[in-house]
Amino acid sequence: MGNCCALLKSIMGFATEEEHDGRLPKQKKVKVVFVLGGPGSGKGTLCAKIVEQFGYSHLSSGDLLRKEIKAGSEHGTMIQNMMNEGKLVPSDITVRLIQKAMQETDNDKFLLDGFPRDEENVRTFEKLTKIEPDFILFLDCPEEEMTKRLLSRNQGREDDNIETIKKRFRVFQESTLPLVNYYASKGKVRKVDAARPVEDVFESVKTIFSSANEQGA
Ligand SMILES: Nc1ncnc2c1ncn2[C@@H]1O[C@H](COP(=O)(O)OP(=O)(O)O)[C@@H](O)[C@H]1O
Ligand SMILES: Nc1ccn([C@@H]2O[C@H](COP(=O)(O)OP(=O)(O)O)[C@@H](O)[C@H]2O)c(=O)n1
Repeated sequence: MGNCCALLKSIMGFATEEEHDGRLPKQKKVKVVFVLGGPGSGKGTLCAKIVEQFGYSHLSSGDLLRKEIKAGSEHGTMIQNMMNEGKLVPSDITVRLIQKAMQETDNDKFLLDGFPRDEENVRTFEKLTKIEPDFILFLDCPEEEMTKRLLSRNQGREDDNIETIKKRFRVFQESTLPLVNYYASKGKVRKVDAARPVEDVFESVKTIFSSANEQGA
C-alpha cells in the first residue's frame, strides 16, 4: 500500500489491514447513511432533498454502475446484462465504485442510495471500508405505487419495464428486506411511509436527520 493511498484512506476513515491491527493513527470518522427502499420508492428524489438541507453527498450505486456501462469499462457489458435482468452486480465491483467515489468526494457525510442490496454487499463493504452505517433510512412503499412511479419515471431506463420491475421487486423482497429487518433488530432503521406526496415524506425525513444531527450520529 503506497503512502499516498494510505493517507487518503486515513483521511476518509478507511482502515487498511495495518490500521486494523492498531498500528496506524486514529481515523477521522465518516458518517454514512444507507438509503433503502424498493425500486421507485423515491430514494433518489429524497436524497437530492437531504443533500440540499443537510449537506450530505449523495452516491447512488445504480448511477455509479450506469456510469460504468456508459464509460465502456471492462465490466460494462456484464453490468448492463445484470441490470436488464434486475439481478445484483457482484459486490466487489459495486463496492469498489462506491469506495472510489467516496475517496474523490470532499465531504465526510454520505448517503448511499440503493446500497446495500444483499448480505454480500454488506460483507464486502465492511471488509473493504471498515465503515458501519450511522443508521438506515427505509422508504416503505407498496409495490402497486412503486410500479406506477417506475412506469412513468421516463428516464429512458431499460430496466423500467414491467417484466424487469417484477424481477427487481423479487430481489428486493428476498435479499434486501431481510437486511432491513436485520438492521431493525439492531435499532438502526428509521422507517418512513413513502407512499405519500414528496413534501410529506420529506417532512418525516427532516425530523429523522435533525434528530441524528442533534445526537451527533
Ligand atoms: N412521494 C412521491 N410521490 C410521487 N412520485 C414520486 C414520489 N417520490 C418519487 N416519485 C417519482 O417516482 C419516480 C421514482 O422515484 P426515484 O426517486 O427515482 O426512486 P428510486 O430512486 O427509489 O428508484 C420518479 O419519477 C419520481 O419523480
Ligand atoms: N447495490 C446495488 C445497486 C444496484 N444494482 C443494480 O442496479 C439496478 C438499478 O438500481 P437503482 O438503485 O439504480 O434503481 P432502483 O431499482 O432502486 O429503482 C438494480 O436492479 C441492480 O441490477 C446492484 O446490482 N447493486
